[in-house]
Amino acid sequence: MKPFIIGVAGGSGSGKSTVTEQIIHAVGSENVTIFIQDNFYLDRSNLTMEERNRVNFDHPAALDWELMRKLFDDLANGVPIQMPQYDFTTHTRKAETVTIAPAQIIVVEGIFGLYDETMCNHMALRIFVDTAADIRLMRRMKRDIGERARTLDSVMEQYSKFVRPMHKKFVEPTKEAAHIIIPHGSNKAALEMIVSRIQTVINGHKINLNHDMFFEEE
Ligand SMILES: Nc1ncnc2c1ncn2[C@@H]1O[C@H](COP(=O)(O)OP(=O)(O)O)[C@@H](O)[C@H]1O
Ligand SMILES: Nc1ccn([C@@H]2O[C@H](COP(=O)(O)O)[C@@H](O)[C@H]2O)c(=O)n1
Repeated sequence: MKPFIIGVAGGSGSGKSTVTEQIIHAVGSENVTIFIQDNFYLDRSNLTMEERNRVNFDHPAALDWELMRKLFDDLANGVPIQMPQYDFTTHTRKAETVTIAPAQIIVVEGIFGLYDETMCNHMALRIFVDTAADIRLMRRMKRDIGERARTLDSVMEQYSKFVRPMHKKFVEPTKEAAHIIIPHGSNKAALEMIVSRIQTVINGHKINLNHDMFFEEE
């Protein structure tokens, strides 16, 4: 059976992981596999620490798309994968990988979750988590200083130099590809809708809508 693939995109700190965790909690972890795009940041061990700190991690070119597409394809075709692991404190790929088994539901999560057209075409449900920039920045400061060994100055500099402009250029426009835009981040009503949609499909009660009721997709 083909998996039900969900894309969860949105800016850094918008609440993507939270929405993903809530979906998993609601439908049962045994039914879901998460495909976290953050694992595909390119390894920067060839650079000095000073050089690594100046990399634009918010440009799509910062990710290993070739590997990502290959592993996404495998998982979508029911093949287990070796998921790379990334260290945000050193900007490097870890030596170890984690085995990820396919599941009935696959959630692709990341700022570029809806960026790749081919991957998007496999997604039966595309979600964009839309949270105000000031809230996202506050969350990011807390996380990056607490968990990613960054300083307040470095977070602010990275945000104004890279995160903000790249969000506008590459992340925000992918909202266009979404079926559902969740305003203000995770909320109960949105989640209920998403989960009910998933349950309808995976429990086999797929609703066959009359296509005449809808506008042509562009
Ligand atoms: N709707 C919400 N209300 C309040 N806090 C939230 C909400 N959604 C997420 N958060 C918090 O914001 C922070 C970032 O959320 P997270 O899901 O990790 O974002 P992302 O994966 O998009 O970077 C976390 O500490 C999380 O608990
Ligand atoms: N070495 C790196 C790699 C990425 N980032 C930042 O991570 C953000 C995306 O992850 P979220 O969990 O916040 O969605 C992205 O905005 C990059 O700037 C980094 O700081 N260092």
